[in-house]
Amino acid sequence: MKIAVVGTGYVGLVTGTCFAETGNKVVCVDIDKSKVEKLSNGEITIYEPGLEKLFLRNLKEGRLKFTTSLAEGIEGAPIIFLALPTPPGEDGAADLRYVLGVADELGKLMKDYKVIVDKSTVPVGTAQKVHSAVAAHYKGAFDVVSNPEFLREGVAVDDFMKPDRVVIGTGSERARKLMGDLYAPFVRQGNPVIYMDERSAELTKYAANSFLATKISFMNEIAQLCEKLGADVDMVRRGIGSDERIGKRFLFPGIGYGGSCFPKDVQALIRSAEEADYDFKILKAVESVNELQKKHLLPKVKAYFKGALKGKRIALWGLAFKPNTDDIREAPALSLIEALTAEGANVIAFDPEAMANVKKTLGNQIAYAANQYEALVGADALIIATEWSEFRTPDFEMIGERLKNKTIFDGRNLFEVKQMAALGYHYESIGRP
Ligand SMILES: NC(=O)c1ccc[n+]([C@@H]2O[C@H](COP(=O)([O-])OP(=O)(O)OC[C@H]3O[C@@H](n4cnc5c(N)ncnc54)[C@H](O)[C@@H]3O)[C@@H](O)[C@H]2O)c1
Ligand SMILES: O=c1ccn([C@@H]2O[C@H](COP(=O)(O)OP(=O)(O)O[C@H]3O[C@H](CO)[C@@H](O)[C@H](O)[C@H]3O)[C@@H](O)[C@H]2O)c(=O)[nH]1
Repeated sequence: MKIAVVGTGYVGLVTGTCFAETGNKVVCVDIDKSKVEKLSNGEITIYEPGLEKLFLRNLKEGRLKFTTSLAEGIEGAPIIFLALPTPPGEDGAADLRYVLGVADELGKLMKDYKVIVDKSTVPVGTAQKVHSAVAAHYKGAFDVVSNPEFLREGVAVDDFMKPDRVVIGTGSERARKLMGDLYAPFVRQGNPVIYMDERSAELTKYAANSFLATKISFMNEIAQLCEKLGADVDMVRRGIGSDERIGKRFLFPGIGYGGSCFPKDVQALIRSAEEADYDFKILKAVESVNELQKKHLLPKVKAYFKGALKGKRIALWGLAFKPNTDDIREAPALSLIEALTAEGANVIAFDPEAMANVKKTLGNQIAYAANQYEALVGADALIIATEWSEFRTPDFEMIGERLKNKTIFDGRNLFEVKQMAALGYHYESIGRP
């Protein structure tokens, strides 16, 4: 089957590549000319483990194409995925201008039946808005389906290929059949396709992200309490996570959640609730706990240096909002950098993949090291902001030789407290004695 994917960012590229991998002919459309040129020439535009190999194979074998022309992309494609940005508008609500703008264009271009699929994260009622935008120009039959995406950056290919579930929101039998056929290769492992109405599918996506963000903020508050009461959050985490009703995952405290999804989606659901005259109290707390958590290491660092950070050289390991990605959207490391530089500290950072993206936004406000150990030379302390696997088992002797003081502030609880004490480090982490 030929399918079109409109928007070739993170989700669009993974979606297009994975559908090509299962034998479909995929045309990806993007308004960004340079991105389309790069991708057409075999240059991948995001860092995502495992994606490049699939991308290059499908490009070479002619199942994956890129264009700036929406008309060319949708020609002969019965299914059109919209993987467009839905950033927060000024009031925090999802900005639908990209989705509805393309819907308007589609209405003008369509000549036959198509299924238009919202893969972007969009508020309840968007499928209906997309339908109206298309129907304003196109009078033939078509369907709009809500098919939210649950992939995580860093493991996106696996998440797409072996999804826990696929949610398809539609009231149309014709669309349901087409979507079911398209997803059949991905759900053979027994993971379900859950069919529902469009509005429930749209809300499912926000509910999933908001629930996960709630878990994280809850654990971050437990970690705060651990610090005050002399308990160890690692023990508490293991103690509660073994209860299947709670589950082991997403209970890791740290320096707050970041990324392109949780912050914006929590905010958008609060806003949607307000529009429906409902005050979503829990989510407001989740958001404010996260804001505080992003700055949680700063008072520890300041207290250690007796309030005087001016002129201190601080090494920072990790800039991406999580490991295995070069994405720095809403990365907690950026909040830390802002706070540290505002106090007059000099930051020298290293990240295995995200430095180029940070250079584009922060330029020479901070310094960049060629590797994790170079960042430490002459530094007064090391701060760890992202749990890249190469940071988990470092050479502590090399760290000790390079740092001016054997001092580590760990925002991701990578090391054992006792081991660090035995190695002679001043070591502070999150929620542990
Ligand atoms: N990033 C994730 O991990 C993830 C996971 C699940 C869902 N989502 C949701 O998916 C959507 C897309 O997210 P993303 O991270 O891929 O966004 P992105 O910003 O990485 O990519 C969006 C792409 O759309 C293109 N675009 C903008 N206007 C266009 C137009 N008129 N025509 C064609 N292309 C256009 C942009 O040039 C860009 O390449 C969002 O709603 C997001 O919330 C993201
Ligand atoms: O126990 C945990 C787990 C995660 N995080 C943080 O939470 C953020 C988000 O992590 P993760 O969910 O792994 O990354 P994303 O790629 O943003 O994926 C989320 O957002 C996507 C976009 O909507 C969804 O598709 C995914 O299902 C959802 O997990 C990161 O800053 C993590 O450091 C924690 O602090 N503690």
